[in-house]
Formats: sequence, structure tokens, C-alpha cells
Amino acid sequence: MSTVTALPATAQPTGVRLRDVTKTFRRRRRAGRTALDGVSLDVAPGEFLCLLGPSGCGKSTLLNILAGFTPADSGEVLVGGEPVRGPGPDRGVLFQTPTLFPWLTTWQNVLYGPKARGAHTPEVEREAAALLETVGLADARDAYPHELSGGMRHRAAFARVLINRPRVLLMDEPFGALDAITRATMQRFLLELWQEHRTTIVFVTHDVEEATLLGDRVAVLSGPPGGTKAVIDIDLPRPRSYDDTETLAFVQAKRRIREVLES
Ligand SMILES: Nc1ncnc2c1ncn2[C@@H]1O[C@H](COP(=O)(O)OP(=O)(O)OP(=O)(O)O)[C@@H](O)[C@H]1O
Repeated sequence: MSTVTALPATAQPTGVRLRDVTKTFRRRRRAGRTALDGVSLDVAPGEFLCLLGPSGCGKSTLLNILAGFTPADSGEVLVGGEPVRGPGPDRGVLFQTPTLFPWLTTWQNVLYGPKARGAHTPEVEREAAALLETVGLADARDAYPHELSGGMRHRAAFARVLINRPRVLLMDEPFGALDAITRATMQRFLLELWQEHRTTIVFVTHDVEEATLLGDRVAVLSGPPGGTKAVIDIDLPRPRSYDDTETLAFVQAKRRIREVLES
């Protein structure tokens, strides 16, 4: 992949505010399942926040609420000071399984969002071409998703989200299913992208090392049901790279997070 400076300028990053957010899923003939039981969290504009917590503590639910896919039952959910009322192009969402339309080529997938919004211009096409170059898919622009490797599909999904210039990136274990090498490549790419554009990122992961490498802060959720247990600053210098994972400071930061997670 080439340098990320070819990316289109992202919109001004924006902050996120959650206050006492609750969510219970109703179930037929069974008691409802409470996923979130009063989560409060702030993410500053341009911050990289990682969300960690035990399985079932509501991390994905929280991300879906921020994305506008699932409504909260109560509490305050603000992105850029505005209440979230549904999905919007200001928030780009990336899941573990890349979301691509199988009947569209890489190029058509990337341009899908701007086309759907009536914002498909020659300038956007230039940005799409630069983006594909950046994510190393210039040669795969006419390929269909089934013709791409797992890592390539992830990069295509990334380009598809970034073309919309999101003000917040919401990422739900995006690299969880990748092999170790592709995963490290994607982490490096994400760090370079963030370093360059400082998009606000909320990144769900199970992996303490990944959270330590990527985040400015790590929010540890308790539960289930999920509540805010602790928010830990990662004071490691930037830019960070995979080589840093062997330093004493990194190992100590990782241990601190693990202790909170397991306490
Ligand atoms: N659509 C749904 N209907 C019913 N229950 C749901 C639904 N979505 C999530 N839940 C429940 O809400 C709780 C939180 O789920 P969620 O997927 O948010 O947790 P998570 O922290 O992301 O889990 P994991 O780390 O295992 O991915 C779980 O008990 C889950 O069964």
C-alpha cells in the first residue's frame, strides 16, 4: 500500500458523548436481555478510543447505537453535539466482515455512497482513484468481491467508507478475522491514516495488544450487562509501530489494561 497522503481530506473530526445509555433487547416469551446498563463515555474530536470488555458486555451494541442502527432505550447519544437519530454519512462503519455489494466491482462499490447521495462528480472519481491507489487496489478496480483476498476486501470496504469523508469511524473488530500479517498491515495503514487525518475513531477489539498499539485511551466495559468500568490513557509516544510492542513501556501499558479487564 502506498502513503496515505493521497487520501481525500476528511471532514473536520467530531466528538462523541454518551451519557447513561441503556439498552435492553426484548425477546419473545423470555425476559429481555439487558446489553447496556448505564454507559457514559466521551470521545474527543480526533481521538482514537478503543473499547474493550468481556464477551457479551455490549460493545457491538454500543457501536450500533452510535452508528444509528439500533436506538438506545434511554440516555444521551451525541455525535458532533447532535443526537443520533439514525445512520448518516458523517459516521463510517467497518465490521469484521467487510460490507461490499457482491454484484459490484471494487470501483463501483467505492463510488456507491456518493452515487446514492447524488454526489458523484469527476472530483469524487479522482478521489476514488487516489483512494484505491492508497489502499493498494488500483489494479483490482474492476474485480468483484469474490475475486479479492480477505485483506483486499477489507481494504476495499475501507475505501468505500473513506470516500464519504466520515467525521467519525466506528470499527467493530475490523481485523479480527485476518491472518497475523494482513492484520499488522491493516493496523499500520489505519495508524498512518489516523496520524494524517485525525479522524475520530471508536474501535472495538478483544485484543489487549491491539488496543494498546492503536488507542489514545482504552475504555474498559464491565458486564454483561455493560457499564463503564475504567478509561485508561495510553501514554506511549506516537507514531507507533508494531516494533513498539516489544518495548518495556508497551508491555507495562498492556499489563495495566489486562489487570483492569480481569479485575
Ligand atoms: N438483536 C439482539 N437481540 C437480542 N439480544 C441481543 C441482540 N444483540 C445483542 N444482544 C445481546 O446483547 C448482549 C450484548 O451483545 P453485544 O454483541 O453487544 O456484545 P459484545 O460485547 O459485542 O460481545 P462480543 O465481544 O462477544 O462480540 C448479549 O447478551 C447479546 O446476546
